[in-house]
Amino acid sequence: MQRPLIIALDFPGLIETERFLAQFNSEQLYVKVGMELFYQEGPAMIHRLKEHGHSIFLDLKLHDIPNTVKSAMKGLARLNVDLVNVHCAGGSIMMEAALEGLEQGTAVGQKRPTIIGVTQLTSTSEKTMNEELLIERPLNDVVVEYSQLAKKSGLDGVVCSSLEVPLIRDVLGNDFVTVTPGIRLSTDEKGDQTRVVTPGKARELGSTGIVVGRSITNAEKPLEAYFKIKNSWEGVTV
Ligand SMILES: O=c1ccn([C@@H]2O[C@H](COP(=O)(O)O)[C@@H](O)[C@H]2O)c(=O)[nH]1
Repeated sequence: MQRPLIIALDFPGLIETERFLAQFNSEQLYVKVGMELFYQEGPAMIHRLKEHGHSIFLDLKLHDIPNTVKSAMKGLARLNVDLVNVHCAGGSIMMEAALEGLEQGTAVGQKRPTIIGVTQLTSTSEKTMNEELLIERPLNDVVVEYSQLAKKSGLDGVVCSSLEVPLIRDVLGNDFVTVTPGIRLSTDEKGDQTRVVTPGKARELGSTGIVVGRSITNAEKPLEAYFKIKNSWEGVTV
């Protein structure tokens, strides 16, 4: 995976999405389609984005019984996206089933999508995790242990905050993929995110890829915001 900046296309539908993408002219992007957009526009949205040559992270965070996740992944594999995910909280049997489904659904000669597991959402604080999810351990330990479980289950990597990347890399090495949302410029509102990092810091900490939504999509000048974040992520000084 080439260290991408992934734009979260958190829009209510096709019209808003295409209006946003039109600003980028023919720039080849790495985009993320999550629940908001996929639940409205479905596979047709994916086909459309692929026609434009964009790479796609289909962020549906599957979390269900192993048999259901396996079948769902088999179907998602047919969409020929680049990256998919599940919740690590589903456990190792569910993660193994997800991988099996993905492998079975991938057509001969086609590359299997990369599959990663969500450790703890970047909106979750240690306090919420301890007091509401009743996971009575330090958040860093939970993220590292879920990452180890994901690796043992055959997954290619995890979703986490950049803050946890050095700990994960220490234990699982640099090839294990870490995709990190919760990215904000120092002047941006955090919103609902709690474990937040700037794009430049995410690079220093060793994230494989960053996911950026509102800092670009809600910016007054989205194209300018995109290139500012991209330069900072890539360590380009302008
Ligand atoms: O732990 C997670 C997992 C996924 N996300 C998704 O990333 C984007 C972030 O959007 P921002 O506007 O940059 O906050 C969003 O689509 C989430 O669903 C995450 O934030 N944290």
